[in-house]
Amino acid sequence: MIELAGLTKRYGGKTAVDDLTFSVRPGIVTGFLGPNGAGKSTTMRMMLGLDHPTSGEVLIDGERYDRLRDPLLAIGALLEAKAVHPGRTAYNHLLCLAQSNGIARERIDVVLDLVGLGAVARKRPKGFSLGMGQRLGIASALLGDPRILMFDEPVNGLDPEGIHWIRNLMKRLAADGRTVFVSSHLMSEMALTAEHLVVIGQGRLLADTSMADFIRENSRSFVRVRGPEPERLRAVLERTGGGVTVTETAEGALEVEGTEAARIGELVAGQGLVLHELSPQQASLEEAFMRLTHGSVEYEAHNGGEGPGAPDPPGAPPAAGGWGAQWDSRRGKGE
Ligand SMILES: Nc1ncnc2c1ncn2[C@@H]1O[C@H](COP(=O)(O)OP(=O)(O)OP(=O)(O)O)[C@@H](O)[C@H]1O
Repeated sequence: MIELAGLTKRYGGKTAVDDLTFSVRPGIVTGFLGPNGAGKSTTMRMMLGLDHPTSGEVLIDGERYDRLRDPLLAIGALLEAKAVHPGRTAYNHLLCLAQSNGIARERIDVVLDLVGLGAVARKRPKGFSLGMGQRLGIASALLGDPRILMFDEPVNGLDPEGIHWIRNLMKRLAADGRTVFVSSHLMSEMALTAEHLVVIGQGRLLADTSMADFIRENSRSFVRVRGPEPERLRAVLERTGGGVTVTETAEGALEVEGTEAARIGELVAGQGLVLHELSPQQASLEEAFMRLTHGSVEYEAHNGGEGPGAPDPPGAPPAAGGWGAQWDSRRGKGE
């Protein structure tokens, strides 16, 4: 379990993280979302003791990070691909980590096999593909067999096979009872992986809810109806009243809000009308996310100089940050 209480970080006059209070529970994958510059990286850095809060605190299974006796045994993190010494083999990279953190040597082969790098254990990571580098980063995170795992943009730049593998790995880790916290700009991927969501904007908590509720609460759901007699169809639907609204699309279909598909089917059948389509529509996570972050007055109001307040398109790479290097130096392996 990760617990944040009133977590705040200011850089001079800029509040990057603003009074965040939420918990990341074990047993499920929790997604961490926010537009560029929302404060996700800063929050994750503070969770790992790489940055000090201005106020508030983060507890890792009840302890502050700097009070953990063996941090890698409590929490593992994938922060940036290839944050490894270029001259060491994959095996030796993990060996250094294991030795400096009191982790049994036997774990190295276990994690290398787990991430599918057993065959290249004696190779230097500088020749690794992005996907292999990512797998080595995950092997490092898993080395101490921690109960808490944190992944920042884990699928960035990976091919579909790699994405599929990481998605299933995160789900397996959660099913195993671990706490899994993951940030990603890829909404479609997040929708497939996370069960719970924490969304921030301008450093503030915007949502802490299940994936299903988040989409339901931040999107418009309606039933798409089409038939050969649109005028009669529309008249029948509008007569029902009770808050039902009908909107015609440019293609001549009707979008009906305020009632269920089954009820529409019954009404229409009662009038002897033919239907060519009757399909409930639910917005995607991406649409719900755009709606919530666009609708955030805080976000718009504090977005001076960076355009009209629209978050970068989903799929945009994260801004380059220097925190892979900080993580590395924390582990005593400066680049
Ligand atoms: N060391 C720093 N000094 C000054 N400002 C900083 C520093 N680190 C982050 N910030 C600012 O704090 C805000 C939050 O940045 P952060 O990198 O945490 O956002 P993010 O949500 O991770 O963004 P992205 O999705 O682009 O990675 C930004 O406005 C950023 O410019």
